[in-house]
Amino acid sequence: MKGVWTTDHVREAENRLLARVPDGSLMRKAAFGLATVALRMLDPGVVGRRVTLLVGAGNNGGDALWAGAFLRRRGVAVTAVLLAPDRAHPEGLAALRKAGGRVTTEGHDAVRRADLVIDGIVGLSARGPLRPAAAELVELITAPVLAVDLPSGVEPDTGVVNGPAVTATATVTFGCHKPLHVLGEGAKRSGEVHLVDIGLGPELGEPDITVLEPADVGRLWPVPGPSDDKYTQGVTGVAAGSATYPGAAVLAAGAATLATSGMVRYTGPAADPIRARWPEVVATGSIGDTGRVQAWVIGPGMGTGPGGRDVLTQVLEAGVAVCADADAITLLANHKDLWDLREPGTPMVITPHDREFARLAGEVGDDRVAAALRAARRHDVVVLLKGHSTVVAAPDGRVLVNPARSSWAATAGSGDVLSGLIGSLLAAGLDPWLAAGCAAAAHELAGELAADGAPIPAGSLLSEVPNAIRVLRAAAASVSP
Ligand SMILES: NC(=O)C1=CN([C@@H]2O[C@H](COP(=O)(O)OP(=O)(O)OC[C@H]3O[C@@H](n4cnc5c(N)ncnc54)[C@H](O)[C@@H]3O)[C@@H](O)[C@H]2O)[C@@H](O)CC1
Ligand SMILES: Nc1ncnc2c1ncn2[C@@H]1O[C@H](COP(=O)(O)OP(=O)(O)O)[C@@H](O)[C@H]1O
Ligand SMILES: [K+]
Repeated sequence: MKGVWTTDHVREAENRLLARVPDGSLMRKAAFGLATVALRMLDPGVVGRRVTLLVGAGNNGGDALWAGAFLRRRGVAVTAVLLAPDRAHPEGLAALRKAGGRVTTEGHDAVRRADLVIDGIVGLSARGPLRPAAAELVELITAPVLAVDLPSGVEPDTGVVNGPAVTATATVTFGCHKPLHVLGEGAKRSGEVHLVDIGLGPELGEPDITVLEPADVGRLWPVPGPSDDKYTQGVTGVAAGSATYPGAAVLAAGAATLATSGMVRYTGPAADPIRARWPEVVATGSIGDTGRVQAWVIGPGMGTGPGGRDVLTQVLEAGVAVCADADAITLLANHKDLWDLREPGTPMVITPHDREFARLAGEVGDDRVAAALRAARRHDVVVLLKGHSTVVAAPDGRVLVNPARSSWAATAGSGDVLSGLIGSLLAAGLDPWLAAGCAAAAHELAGELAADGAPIPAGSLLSEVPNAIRVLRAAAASVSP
């Protein structure tokens, strides 16, 4: 698992570390790591190559200047462009000058001619988009960009971009990952993120955000043992679909069928198309005729009328784990009394997109992590907030983020697949926060495998679920002793 810490927590940890290490040593460690990645990006041949440093007012610029001094000593032609000449880091500036680096306040030519640009405009103290002078220079960049700590102009704790900002080829970050590296636009703008160890580890407490690695998901994925049968692995119930939207039920039940070896039951008006596509699903027309299940998936394509409300009532009263998606979320938003039917402590995951979230808990806003946590605490459920980066928040404060490599999964019906995956992992007994996180990771990977650079229907994503599970399990096997 990869940990991610907010800027407040990074600063607290840095202050504790700074109190017990020699002055300037952290910055030199950081800058050395930065220069190492820069040299790799310049390869082959570093002597005489042109590196332009964009240097802002704080320590982020200091890192860039010190890295420039290291690069200069390796024969790189380094030019520092000072965006705030009066406030440029004095020791860094002196070190660069001593190593023979050029310093200027007029950066247009240096940016245009660069083989590599190092963005040291702003780091952890960043607020808002790039100021006009920096934005004008950044606009001129054609070379690869290496960002110091983060691409300037991106909000560090949310990954939001509200104006001009750097798009980096790669980012070198120090001590730990920060939220923007895994959230939305920030993740995209960071490029490949390299982590440089500056000794911060012992000072960092529990991470604010967790990212599951493929091997984590592979290790957690349920595998039947010698004594298992179809019931012991957990039976998933799917209550979804309608005469208008039978496809949602077919996709959700299909995902539950492919995700684990446990049995899948279906109830609803789409029993015939379900039987035709998934003969192994036990399909009935009414929830009263459905046998016992360990978890329910409810909502996709179900409708928000009285019929849907009745089924949701019965599902909530059943006292088993629930994944509530789509119309079930709208019903929960419209009829607050439904929440009272749930036995406290019963595992429950809700999977809203932004509009469903807004009905339930107000607008999402810029801070998606805070929004998901707010709703999780208010309703005592695990909230999986959909989007390019999926955020999964638990009422106890745990947050997990699953960044996506592309947006091909943003297609009609792919959310139905996700809810089926979550339901089957809940039925298998996984902790609901991990169930949602593992399902999001498998879903994202299935989308990548299916798309391979072209648009896909949700059915293609669904077909790649077994391959995604194989890849994730192989990742786990490759790191197991
Ligand atoms: N504290 C430490 O021990 C270490 C800090 N390091 C570096 O220090 C950085 C943080 O440095 P600072 O706290 O000095 O601050 P920054 O360098 O992030 O920002 C400096 C100043 O830039 C201005 N600014 C804010 N938003 C801006 C915007 N959008 N456009 C232009 N200017 C803006 C503000 O006046 C801010 O105080 C980290 O990101 C990292 O690069 C590293 O050297 C590792 C060690
Ligand atoms: N920009 C995006 N990049 C990657 N994945 C996305 C993006 N937008 C949505 N998704 C994913 O696609 C799925 C869409 O679900 P949803 O909006 O419920 O659609 P539907 O109801 O049609 O199935 C979710 O799993 C979500 O996380
Ligand atoms: K930066």
